[in-house]
Amino acid sequence: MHGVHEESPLVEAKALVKRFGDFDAVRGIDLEVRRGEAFGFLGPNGAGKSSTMRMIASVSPRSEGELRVLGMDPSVHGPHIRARLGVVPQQDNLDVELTVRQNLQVYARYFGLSRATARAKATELLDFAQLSDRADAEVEPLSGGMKRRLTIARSLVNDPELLLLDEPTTGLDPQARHLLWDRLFRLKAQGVTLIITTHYMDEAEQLCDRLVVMDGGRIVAEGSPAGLIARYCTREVLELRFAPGEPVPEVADLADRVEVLPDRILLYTAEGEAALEAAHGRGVRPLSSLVRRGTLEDVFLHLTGRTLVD
Ligand SMILES: Nc1ncnc2c1ncn2[C@@H]1O[C@H](COP(=O)(O)OP(=O)(O)OP(=O)(O)O)[C@@H](O)[C@H]1O
Repeated sequence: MHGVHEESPLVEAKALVKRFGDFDAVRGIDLEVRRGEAFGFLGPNGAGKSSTMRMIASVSPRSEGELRVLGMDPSVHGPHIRARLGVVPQQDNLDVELTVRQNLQVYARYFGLSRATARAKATELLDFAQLSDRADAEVEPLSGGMKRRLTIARSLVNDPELLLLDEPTTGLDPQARHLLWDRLFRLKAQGVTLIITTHYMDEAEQLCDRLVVMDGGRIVAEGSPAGLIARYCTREVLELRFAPGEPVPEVADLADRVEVLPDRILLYTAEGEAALEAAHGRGVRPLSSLVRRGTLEDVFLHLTGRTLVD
């Protein structure tokens, strides 16, 4: 029968390809998502994250390779899989004709819940989304963060064991993002497996137990946020900012590795302060300087030579 063992991965892909015409958006990726984890796809626009998510969501057929979701083949058991998933698309697609509560209730009815059960479910999800006091409000005037929380609440009407979130916090202000992350932590604590695409390295670091870094349709690295940073980055990073167009000073010998960006130089070193003193000692005068720890942004830069967000 279709179904999953406790230990078998919730999602398993081998040499998975998505092709549009003669363009390969996803170029043969392997991955496993385990039950209960928060798994991330980190990469810039066009990396192939959404294309992969849509195949996992069983709404877009794979072009080549193997894919199993909840132990089933989406090309055979698409409806079964979709019934057990929650999907939060990149763009909110709430019904603006309906109130907040109705958006949940009507959706619950689509999933076959009785009128009374749908009403109880909506009440529970309003509480989860911290929108109980807005239950009878129109959707349109809600803030971006509230709309996102409502979209997430709506994706939960069928009690999915796997929730797919495509760039859940793009466009939200920091406070709204933190509120939303908090809701996602709560879902994870309840045992829901999360798959998240993002081009925000801090989101990936905060939320994901494991992630793959994607670029140009390929997976270029895989691991935990801390593991990836330890593998591809030094303990500290010294950032020296310069006016664009200013000649690059000679600092390459002061660090293990140096990246030159249009407005700054990044020195990868175990001892940022020492490198800064040495730079000052030889007359380097940046507009400003900063010693910080390594991040997934540094990992991405190291792997691809580019920044995640331009
Ligand atoms: N339906 C389609 N037809 C043709 N090309 C497509 C289609 N969907 C996506 N692509 C292309 O495939 C590549 C990967 O797109 P995808 O949306 O998967 O990337 P992404 O990493 O999710 O980025 P984004 O954050 O922009 O969604 C892009 O170059 C995109 O233009």
